[in-house]
Amino acid sequence: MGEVDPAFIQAEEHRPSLTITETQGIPVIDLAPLSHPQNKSSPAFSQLVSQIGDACRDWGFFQVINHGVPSHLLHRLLTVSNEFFALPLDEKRKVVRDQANPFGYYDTEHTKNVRDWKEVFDFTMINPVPVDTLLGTDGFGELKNNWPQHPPKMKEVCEEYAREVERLCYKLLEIISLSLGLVGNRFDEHFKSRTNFIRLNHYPPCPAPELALGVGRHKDPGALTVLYQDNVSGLDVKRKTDGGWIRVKPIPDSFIVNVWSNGKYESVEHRVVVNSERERFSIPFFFTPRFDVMVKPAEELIGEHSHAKYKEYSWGDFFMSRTDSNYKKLGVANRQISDFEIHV
Ligand SMILES: O=C(O)CCC(=O)C(=O)O
Ligand SMILES: [Fe+2]
Repeated sequence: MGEVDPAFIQAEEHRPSLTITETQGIPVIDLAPLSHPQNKSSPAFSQLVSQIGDACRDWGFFQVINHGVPSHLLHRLLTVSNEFFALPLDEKRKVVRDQANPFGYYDTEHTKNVRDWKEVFDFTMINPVPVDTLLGTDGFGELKNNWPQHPPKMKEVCEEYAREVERLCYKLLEIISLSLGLVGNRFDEHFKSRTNFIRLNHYPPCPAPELALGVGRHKDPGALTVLYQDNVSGLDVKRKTDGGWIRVKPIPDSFIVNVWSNGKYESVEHRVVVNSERERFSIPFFFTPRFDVMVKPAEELIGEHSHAKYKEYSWGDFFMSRTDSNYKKLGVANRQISDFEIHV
C-alpha cells in the first residue's frame, strides 16, 4: 500500500482502471441559440430543447460550449482556487468547515465510507442561510460562508462566478422543463432563495492512483450540477447503456452538466480518478432548491404509466444530513437519493 493511508483504499471492485481511454462520449451541446433570447420560436431553439432532452434521457450528462460565462472569469477562478489550495495546511484550516456549519475548507471527506483523495472549499450564494427554512435540522448553527484572508480576491471572484453560473442554470432549467413537456418556468420559484452551493475541488497527485479515488462513485444531490474542470482529465461517468465507465475528455472553457428528475432524467453515477503526476482542479456548482422545498416529481410527470419513483423529502434536511460526519462514525454510508426510492 506504500504511502497511502488505508482509509483511502477502495474495495477491489471499485478501483479505477488507469488505462481507460478518454472519450468525447457524452454529448457536446452548443448553447449559442441561448444568446439570442428573442429567438425562442426559432428552429435552432427547438432543436436545442430536443438535443438537451435526448442527452438527459440517454446520458444524464452533457458538455456545453458557448454558454455565456466569460472565459476570463473561469481563469480567474482557477487562479484563486490554485492560490488558496497552495497555502499551508494551518492557513487553510483557519476556515475549516465543521459539523455545525458546512461551508469552508475540508480535507477529510468520505464518499460511501472511503476517504476521498482531495481537499475542498465550499461556499453558498445566500449568506447567511436563513435557519428557519431548515426543516428537521435542529442543532445546526448559523450557516454562513467562511472566506479566507488569502487570496484577497477569492470572495469577489467566487461570488461573481456564482452569479454567472446561476444565470446559466436558470436557462438550462427552462430548457429542461420544456424538454419534459412542461412550461419553461415550471420550477423557478423553488430555486428563488439561492441555497446553491459551489465547491472548489483540488486533487493532489496521488502515489497510488490505482487504489484510491479523488471522489468515490456517487450521484449528485441537486437538480443540476454545472461543473468546470481544468485540462487534467479524471472524471469518469457511468454509461447508461452498459454500465461501463467512460473518462470525459476536458474541452477548454466548457461546462459539464448533470441533471436529475424522477428517474426519467437520472443523476448518473460518476467518480474522479487521480494520477501520480499532475494535480487537478474542478469546480462544481450545485443548483439546489430552497431548503424548505419538499422534493417530489412534478404532478404533470405522474400518470397512469409513470408513478413517483421517490418518496418526497425536504431539501434542507437532506442537505444537512448528507454533510453530517456522524454517518462515518456510525459506520453507515451517508444519505443517498436511493434511500427515498419507492419499490413497486
Ligand atoms: O472533479 C470532478 O470532475 C467531479 C467532482 C464531483 O463529482 C463532485 O464534487 O460531486
Ligand atoms: Fe459529483
